[in-house]
Amino acid sequence: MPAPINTLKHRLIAGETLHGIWLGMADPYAAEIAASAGFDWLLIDGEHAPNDIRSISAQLAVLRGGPSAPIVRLPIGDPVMIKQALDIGAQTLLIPMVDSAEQATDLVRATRYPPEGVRGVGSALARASEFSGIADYLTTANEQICLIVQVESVKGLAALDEILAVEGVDGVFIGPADLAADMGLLGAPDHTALREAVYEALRRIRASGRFAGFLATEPDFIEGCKAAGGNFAGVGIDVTSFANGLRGLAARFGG
Ligand SMILES: O=C(O)C(=O)C[C@H](O)[C@@H](O)CO
Repeated sequence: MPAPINTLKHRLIAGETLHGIWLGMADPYAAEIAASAGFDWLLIDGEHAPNDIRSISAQLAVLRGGPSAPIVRLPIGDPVMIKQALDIGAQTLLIPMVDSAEQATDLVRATRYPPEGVRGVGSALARASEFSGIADYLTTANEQICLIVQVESVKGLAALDEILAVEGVDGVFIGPADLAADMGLLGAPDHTALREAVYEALRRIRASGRFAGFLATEPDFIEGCKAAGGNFAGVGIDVTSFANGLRGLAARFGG
């Protein structure tokens, strides 16, 4: 019995446009509610949300086997954190702040068992192997891992072609907020220079044969990113939807 097929990975690589949102509530009940919405994927954010390995594991558990594929974003591209995330059952990882092909190469190796990589072997007690229930997990896991690296700096954009050439990088995500900050456009996702830089990067990523990701909440920016080839389409954030929904009610009915 092999490792679970990562259908999200194969659909994105095939060029399908798949929509999803960020999960920042760091709570399995909120993740379960998000899963009822019908998105193709849900990203459990371990970078900017108060998540830890336990809360990420609990959210993976409630999303398991559901209609929305889970993705885990780690706070940093650390091999130890990658090992833990894969062992609790994540098959698709988003790693922020990747600026070079060397970083990308190290990240690929951290997600693969030897000889392709250096992922530590602990599947005997891991959800990833169904707690040793998947007899062939060790020899079939590598193929089902989906690695998405975030390019979100001027330096990263300059190295984009080299990053795209790294075998094992399945997709590249352009982080508009951090890229804007690094371009001197902090807090200005609607700035023309930022948007053009994002669109150009998305076009280059798709031209390379990888899938291209983005996160935008403004409808015109979402459509612009999709028109540029963005097919790993982040279109919302649970926290801001929740907060803005309550603020709207309070404005209408509040004391
Ligand atoms: O830089 C970005 O944009 C992202 O990586 C997404 C942000 O981290 C997310 O928190 C929305 O601002």
